[in-house]
Amino acid sequence: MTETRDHTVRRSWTPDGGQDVILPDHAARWLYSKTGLTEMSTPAAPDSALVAGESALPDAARSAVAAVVGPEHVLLGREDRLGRAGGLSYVDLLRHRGTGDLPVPDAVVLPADPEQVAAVVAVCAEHGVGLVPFGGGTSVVGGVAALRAEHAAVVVLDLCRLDRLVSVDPVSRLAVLQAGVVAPEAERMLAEHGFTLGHVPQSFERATIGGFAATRSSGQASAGYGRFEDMVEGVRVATPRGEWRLGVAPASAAGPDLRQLVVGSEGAFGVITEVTVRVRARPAVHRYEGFVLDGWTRGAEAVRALAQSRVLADVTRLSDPQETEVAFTMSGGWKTRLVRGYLRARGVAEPCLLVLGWEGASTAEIAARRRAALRVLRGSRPVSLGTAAGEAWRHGRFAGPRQRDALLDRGVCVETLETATYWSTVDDLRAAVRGALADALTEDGRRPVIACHISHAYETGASLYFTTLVPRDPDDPIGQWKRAKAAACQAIAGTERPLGTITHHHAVGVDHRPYLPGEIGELGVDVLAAVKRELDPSGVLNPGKLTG
Ligand SMILES: Cc1cc2nc3c(=O)[nH]c(=O)nc-3n(C[C@H](O)[C@H](O)[C@H](O)COP(=O)(O)OP(=O)(O)OC[C@H]3O[C@@H](n4cnc5c(N)ncnc54)[C@H](O)[C@@H]3O)c2cc1C
Repeated sequence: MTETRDHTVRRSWTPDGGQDVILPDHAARWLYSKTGLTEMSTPAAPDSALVAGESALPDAARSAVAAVVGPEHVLLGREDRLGRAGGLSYVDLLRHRGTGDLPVPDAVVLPADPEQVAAVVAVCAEHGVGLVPFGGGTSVVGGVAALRAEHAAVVVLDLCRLDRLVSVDPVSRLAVLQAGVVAPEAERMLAEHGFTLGHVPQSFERATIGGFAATRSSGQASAGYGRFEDMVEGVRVATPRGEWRLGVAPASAAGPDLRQLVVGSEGAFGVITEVTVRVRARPAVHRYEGFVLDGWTRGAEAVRALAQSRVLADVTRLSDPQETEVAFTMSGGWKTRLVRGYLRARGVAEPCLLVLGWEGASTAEIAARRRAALRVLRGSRPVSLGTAAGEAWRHGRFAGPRQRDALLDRGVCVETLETATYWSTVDDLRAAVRGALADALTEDGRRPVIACHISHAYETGASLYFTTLVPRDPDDPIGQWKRAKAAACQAIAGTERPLGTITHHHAVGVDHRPYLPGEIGELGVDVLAAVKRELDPSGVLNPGKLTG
């Protein structure tokens, strides 16, 4: 059993804390020319610069929690508390590098099982201590910020010891996983039974089953395996009102599906301790392939055609010209030069990379699905880059976040945001967000690179995921991004008729709360607040998130 996970290093993404990814010189030169970035080094402040303050956890609450989990599982040390302070957004990383204020929890509590979680929740409710459920801590929307709100103290409930595969039902293809299981471990344990979850978000290496459920996460193969909420068959939740178990059959007409009230509840309604998930047979064969389409509009129409003809590949991912340029630049080398020359010769003016990945039981099955997709694609005149391009994407699928560390060291502001909308609005939404980010970030000689992709497509619409790179404002680095993010959110959701959702898979957290009423209405917010009052009358669960 894992006693603790390494949360001591939150200045970087790289799971082992190593700084093994460097920004290639050719990529740095490209950034200088595109963005006005100048050569500079912006190392993290020394560890001693981070302030943790004294723990304000009252003695009576500490003793009561220690009686449940054992005193050795109530961590009050500076490193342990700093290690669970906040998530992994750009602003969180800046805070951990010594910029701005970092809310630090008063203690970290490590329960061993669902019963201990329930008992800790009860103690916190009784003593009025805020409690932040913490899975992998990969939230990029402030979901794990240690906010006290009106409480005297706040503790982080790190679920890393809930790391078991509880049971497998091979007949129904169900598995019960404890909430703290990290995605690679879930896949490893399920593989021993011949199964997979198929949930591969870019945060795969660190994020947990409970975190996926709590945020309605969506993985890179969502077209094939579904979003995480599609995989959830049942949940076990510890609330201040007692334990809540949901899920007895694959479908039910017994009122609204309350499992979906828990999925996406971001720790504000209860602590998810176990999730019953639908699993699938592990694929024996996979084929990942790259194509290039000329121009964003043609590319998006091609993905729509695939979705509406119901022949999406399991992974279907379209990069816009800017993101394709970033991808080509980052890979560099003679092969990329050859590809660029080949595309020019084929008359492709604005290359948009399309990655299609199929996973299945046999080569024949994949070949049949691939043929059906290519029939639909034909009208969009795709240029095939073959399996080498697809495999290159597959192998580098987790590299992007690692490069964030190197970019931060070089003085780059690098952050992502995401949304989704219906097909008829996809182009308008992309233009509006690009425009808002460009307006907010073009100043004092700084110019942003704004890249976008579709990675989750539906019959009726798609998600849009934006990555922004811009030289950091040395005088106000946090304000620089906050203003840009606010401008983008305003463009997405600030009008009477929102262009799209404020979040397709990153969740609400702290950052998206102001935009929630615009999306679900004041009545919707009241409904969520009423549920919260019912389940968490003293408001100790994840203060400041989702419902406030
Ligand atoms: C580099 C990077 C890439 C990312 N890529 C993706 C992506 O491709 N797709 C995607 O969907 N997301 C992505 N994310 C966002 C993030 O990884 C997801 O939101 C993920 O689901 C969070 O899981 P976690 O275990 O880290 O949860 P945490 O960050 O620990 O928590 C997230 C929220 O869930 C709550 N929570 C956690 N566990 C529980 C529990 N057991 N019970 C109740 N509440 C709980 C927390 O309080 C918090 O509000 C990415 C993040 C980063 C940093």
